[in-house]
Amino acid sequence: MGDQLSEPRLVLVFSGKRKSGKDYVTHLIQERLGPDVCCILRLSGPLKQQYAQEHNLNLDQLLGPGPYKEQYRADMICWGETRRCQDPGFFCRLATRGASQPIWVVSDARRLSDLQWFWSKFPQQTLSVRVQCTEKTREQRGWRFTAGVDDAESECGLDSSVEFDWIITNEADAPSLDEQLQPILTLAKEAARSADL
Ligand SMILES: Nc1ncnc2c1ncn2[C@@H]1O[C@H](COP(=O)(O)OP(=O)(O)OP(=O)(O)O)[C@@H](O)[C@H]1O
Ligand SMILES: C[C@@](O)(CCOP(=O)(O)O)CC(=O)O
Repeated sequence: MGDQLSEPRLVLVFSGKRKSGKDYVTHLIQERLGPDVCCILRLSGPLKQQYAQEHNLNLDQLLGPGPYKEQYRADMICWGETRRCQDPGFFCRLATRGASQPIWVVSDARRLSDLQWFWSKFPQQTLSVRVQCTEKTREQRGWRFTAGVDDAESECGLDSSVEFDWIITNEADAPSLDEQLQPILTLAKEAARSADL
């Protein structure tokens, strides 16, 4: 019963490289739509929760944007992959459990299997969004290339296999995020209205 899903009206599945701004952009969407209408679901949430518990780590820091989580990233990836190999939908099911808002924003798809899970469960509602920016901008936000992480599936699994429904360029010299997000916000507001009918 715990895995039972309530049907969302729209599922926006975000992906992007480290420090591209997935959390920043998805928070902006939630701010524009409001938390009653829109929830942010992080596939890495249940992963980090379990990993922090088993390794006696600070969960808030693992969930935050700072450098703490980077010390553990390579090991967390391996740890999560063991689970995903047995059951590719494992973290998707946990992350969506109990979500009741009409609009779901999944902030961190990393593998084709993540997207395939949402496409198969919510074929009418799921749309994919890529957040991108230059390596220079990512570096300014704290990114440094790490072998075994930045060249692995966790970062590259969606590089070329998907035609995204939208691509958001999160750069200072790109059109403003509000402007770029406008079609997504319009669709989300329509979907939320239809949930009220
Ligand atoms: N448009 C922006 N304006 C100002 N700061 C930004 C912008 N986009 C991202 N940032 C900042 O850059 C940092 C990285 O962004 P964020 O955490 O959203 O990236 P991410 O893609 O979720 O990274 P990770 O995969 O490492 O979790 C954060 O400190 C965030 O506040
Ligand atoms: C371990 C992992 O979930 C960390 C994700 O952290 P973040 O979304 O970059 O904060 C990445 C992965 O699942 O491959």
